[in-house]
Amino acid sequence: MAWILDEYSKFHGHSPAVVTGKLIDLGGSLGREAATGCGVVYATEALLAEYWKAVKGLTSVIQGFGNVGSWVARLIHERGCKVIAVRENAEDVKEKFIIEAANHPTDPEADEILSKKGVIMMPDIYANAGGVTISYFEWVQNIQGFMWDEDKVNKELKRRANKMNHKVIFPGIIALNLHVIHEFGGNQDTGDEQPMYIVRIDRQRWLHLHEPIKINIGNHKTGRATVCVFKDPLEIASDGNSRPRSAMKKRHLLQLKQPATIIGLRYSFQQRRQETYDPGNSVFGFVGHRFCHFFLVCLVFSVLA
Ligand SMILES: NC(=O)C1=CN([C@@H]2O[C@H](COP(=O)(O)OP(=O)(O)OC[C@H]3O[C@@H](n4cnc5c(N)ncnc54)[C@H](O)[C@@H]3O)[C@@H](O)[C@H]2O)C=CC1
Ligand SMILES: O=C(O)CCC(=O)C(=O)O
Repeated sequence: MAWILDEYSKFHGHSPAVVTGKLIDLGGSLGREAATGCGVVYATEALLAEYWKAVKGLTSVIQGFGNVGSWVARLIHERGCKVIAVRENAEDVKEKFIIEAANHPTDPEADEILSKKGVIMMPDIYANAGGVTISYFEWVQNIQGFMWDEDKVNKELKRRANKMNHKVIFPGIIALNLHVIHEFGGNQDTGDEQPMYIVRIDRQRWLHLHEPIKINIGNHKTGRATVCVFKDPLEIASDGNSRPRSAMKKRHLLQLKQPATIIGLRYSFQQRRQETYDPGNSVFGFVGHRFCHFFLVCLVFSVLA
């Protein structure tokens, strides 16, 4: 980072805001070292709270003891969680919750195994956002030409994390454990596809997601767009219908009311489902892939903003 700053500044004059993750002396932010681990803990607490649980009294396994892992270990230990550090593979996992503190730590095969075990996964895009949040703070400080003290950084991080927690859609996170097929057909009825909001499934309902579910989503004006979330990605095909919208009508549609922001869904597509997925007609079409798992990152920034 120092090198990038140096090279850039040679041509444009001293420009600390051009890159983040810098040493403190070069305009880096205080609080960075602990920030990602802190964010992971805030995210974990938020997820557990949805299950009426707290970190205190639980047992945890942390895979990876570098910066993030060691901070998480320290912070959850302080909160009364017993940490047992072992390395596990997906077959061995007995835990109920997995928090993806690293970037994309769960490969598709492991995802499949964990999904079958009913493990609740919290996606990296949300769980480890503390790091990039501090980068945002660093940039803000650089352009203001004003350095925050560590207390201010930590308070801002906590405030932002809490703000995100309240906006997170846990159905989306639950959906990570399912194979997700989606269709955004808002324009069919309304001519209006964006912005999309997914509505929150009530607590009782999403604790029992052993059934395929469909979530009715919509933009805040019309509430007419739709998304299908199916446990089995081939299920739509079994209807003998290439249009998920029609297939949905045959199934129970959850009635959901409260709008929330999508921060990320992991999709698992299979080739034979492609005929039911029309990226051109999707608000998320730009990330339409054939065989891959991925997260939607686009709305995270609206959460952070
Ligand atoms: N440091 C940060 O602010 C952020 C880090 N991340 C991501 O979190 C992850 C960890 O980051 P850091 O803690 O900074 O890295 P680090 O390099 O300090 O620590 C990584 C640790 O994981 C261990 N490790 C690697 N592969 C492993 C495996 N298969 N099983 C168990 N342990 C393994 C390494 O030996 C090392 O101790 C990375 O994926 C990074 O991109 C994401 C957001 C921010
Ligand atoms: O420091 C940042 O801006 C982001 C850090 C991050 O996401 C990472 O290390 O993978």
